[in-house]
Amino acid sequence: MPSSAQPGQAIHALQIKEAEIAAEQSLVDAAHVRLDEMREDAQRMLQEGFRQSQTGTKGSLVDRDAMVYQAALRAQALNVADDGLVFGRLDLVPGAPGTVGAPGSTASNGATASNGTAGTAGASIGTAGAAENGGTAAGAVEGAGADGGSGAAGGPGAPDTSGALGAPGASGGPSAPGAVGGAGGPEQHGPLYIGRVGVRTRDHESLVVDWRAPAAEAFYRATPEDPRGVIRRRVLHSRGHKVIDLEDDLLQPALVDDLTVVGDGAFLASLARTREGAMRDIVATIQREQDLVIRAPADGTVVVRGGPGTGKTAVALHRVAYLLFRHRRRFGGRGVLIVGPNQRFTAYIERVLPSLGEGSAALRSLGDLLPGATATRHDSPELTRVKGSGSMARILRRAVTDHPPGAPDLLTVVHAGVVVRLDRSRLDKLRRQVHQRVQGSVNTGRRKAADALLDALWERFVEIGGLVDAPGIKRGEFTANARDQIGGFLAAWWPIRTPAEVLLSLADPDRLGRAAGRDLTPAQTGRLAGSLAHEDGWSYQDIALLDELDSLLGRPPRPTRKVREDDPYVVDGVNILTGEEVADWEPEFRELTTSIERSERARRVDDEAEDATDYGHVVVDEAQDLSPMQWRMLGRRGRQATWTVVEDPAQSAWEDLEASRQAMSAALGISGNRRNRRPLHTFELTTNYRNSVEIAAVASRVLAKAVPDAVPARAVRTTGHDAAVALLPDSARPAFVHAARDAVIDLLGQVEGTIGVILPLGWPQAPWDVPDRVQLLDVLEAKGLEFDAAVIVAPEEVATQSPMGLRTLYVAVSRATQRLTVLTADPAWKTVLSTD
Ligand SMILES: Nc1ncnc2c1ncn2[C@@H]1O[C@H](COP(=O)(O)OP(=O)(O)OP(=O)(O)O)[C@@H](O)[C@H]1O
Repeated sequence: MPSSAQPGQAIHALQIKEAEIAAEQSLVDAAHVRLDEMREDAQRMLQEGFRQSQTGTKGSLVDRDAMVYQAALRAQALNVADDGLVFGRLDLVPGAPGTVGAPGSTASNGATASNGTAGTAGASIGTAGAAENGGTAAGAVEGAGADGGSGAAGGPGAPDTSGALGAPGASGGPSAPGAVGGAGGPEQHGPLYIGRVGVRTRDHESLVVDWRAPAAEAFYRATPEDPRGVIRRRVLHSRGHKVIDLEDDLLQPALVDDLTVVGDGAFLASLARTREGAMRDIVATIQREQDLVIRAPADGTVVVRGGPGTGKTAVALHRVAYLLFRHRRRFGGRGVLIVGPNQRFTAYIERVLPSLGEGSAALRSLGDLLPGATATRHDSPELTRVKGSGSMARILRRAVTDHPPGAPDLLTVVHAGVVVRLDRSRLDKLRRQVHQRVQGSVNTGRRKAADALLDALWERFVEIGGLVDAPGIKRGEFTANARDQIGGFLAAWWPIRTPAEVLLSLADPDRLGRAAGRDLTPAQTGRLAGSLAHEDGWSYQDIALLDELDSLLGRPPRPTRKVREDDPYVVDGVNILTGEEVADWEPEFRELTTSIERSERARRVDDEAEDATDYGHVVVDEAQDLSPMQWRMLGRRGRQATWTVVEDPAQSAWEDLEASRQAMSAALGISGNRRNRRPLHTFELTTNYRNSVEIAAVASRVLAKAVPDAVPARAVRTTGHDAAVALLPDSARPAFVHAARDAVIDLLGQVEGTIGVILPLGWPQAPWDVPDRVQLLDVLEAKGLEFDAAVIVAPEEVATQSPMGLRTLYVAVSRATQRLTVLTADPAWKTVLSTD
């Protein structure tokens, strides 16, 4: 029978727990010692690779490349957070397929494990990595095998598993290609430890299994109904290297034998922890429904829905770590892009992946996806609707083909005394023809524009009788002479355009009206033109418009040639025919010796090109808010990508969900004909891990008003503190600000972590004299964030600021983990929000 703590035996229970913790500590210590050694090995190997690459011969470049590449991967993967390196333990049924548990595998066996007798199962985790096998880098990274595959846990040379990370240069190692925990794998004796990274002894015996390896799946998936050979699941809670608490879960009580069972709700306690302003990984406590998403197939699109606090963001980030682990070559090579709603949000989540040893994913907000332009503000709801609408794509397409501002209306050349003119109507016709020919890449079309002008000039020359007036003229002579005369004209008539300049040119209502056609009402045209005339930094929706223009304009050709001194078309360092900047450019001849150098170089080139970003996987968080234009922007970054899309329609700030949905389907390649359609896997998360039951009750009341048929997620943690809803006698802003200050002062004494003061849109966020842990933000900036305590200011105003105001308010009231204060001057809202 399990020796669990009984009432009245508190001291005994404490002693048992302490003994268990001490036993687990031995294993954890051993794992840390090994991890340090492995880090040193990886660093040594990296240095060795670089050293050789400077001295070796050409012939061995490939080997060195593989070595450096491997070592770099190892070093990165080993760079996991030290906190909770080992966080789980599974005691398995003896004789379960692939997992033969050691008899009597108590925690004290965990201690013996540290003496090198830990289960051998992990010996096959990761198996002998490519470096150990002398394999190629490619083999090293892709061998992880398909999801649920029967290949090795971590596969031959999965990058971060104990095998790949083991002693460098060791030959062979236990080959054990079978899966740990999978049918037909090697026998597992003793407990299986789960950690952030696979760790093996120098003798290749497993100490710790990487959480992403198939063998670790049971840790997250086993339930009493489907125990998967697990008798006891144990979660180790650590601070730094020190185990501070344990929590056990008995999955097969009948088989417990002499296993000790301890637990005091440490999971729930971990949910109640103080929020420090940055999101943390949840690797130790991923729940079954979340794990299903994390390990979902890597093909097509995964859509994750769920209410606030159900872990959608956390799950999406852990999925990235999983995909990079299992499919390193596929996703590591082409890159993973994670897109969040705003910069506050990306700052909030930026530590999660590095803490899991994954630093390679690109993290961007919707406001900084386009290099060179950063959003600093949100538009009003009406403007957001206009700018975000899919019809803006048509409008912008027309805008780039319009007569550019300041373009001349008349071209005149003189040849052999004959004056040849092209007037505005001829020039406009020519422009249309050239645009049709260049099909979108406006900035590279200048040469075609020059050719078209020269053709038209010759035609006109002939038309006006030039051949009669100047007999014997050959076309070649005419063209050469005309070309010399059109340079200046061409630069002004077909200028190299930038997205910003085109967008701002639409501040001219006539120009915008021409581009808009019937796509905008006169009122919308006026409002949009007016807003562009008074741009005060770019808005979030502007970035999508600039990106659309960027793709319509194409990039101006980059300098590829040295200046020819006698080149008549080069004026002030610019070739006036091609728009090319010509500098005294020297190609780099130095040989790039390693793949690292080459990829570095490639990255630099990419940075310069700024548009060579077609990612292998794209994660979109808070996707319910994306406008059709924003979806188009994202679609361009993942034309061949697989996707993870995270959303809660009930939190949407974007009104036309149907249009947004269609734009999403087009971007993700899940619309269109059946043959091209990519698979779609949809998941629903149902448990709210953020809000206390008391706060969730308030959120549910708002949800019932915002989306009457929606079902709220289930909150699991009570605090005993109901939300405070204060009715202010005065609805003027200063009264709210005053009350908010008072509320903050109270809350500073009640919670240790962060406090968010969430204001309606457009309220000034004058700096307050408060500690750093208090943040002032508007309702849109609050998306995706969480605080220990939140103060919601003027819900009545948030609710009416836009047609989606109630949903935005739902976002605001679902941010807090422990305390919620709402300040309203509207008695009706006091009634709606009060739960007592
Ligand atoms: N399995 C888990 N174990 C521990 N903490 C968890 C777990 N799942 C989620 N959390 C925590 O719950 C909080 C909410 O998670 P997250 O922000 O990912 O939710 P969300 O669904 O994206 O919310 P929103 O829709 O409001 O943006 C975070 O602090 C996260 O760390």
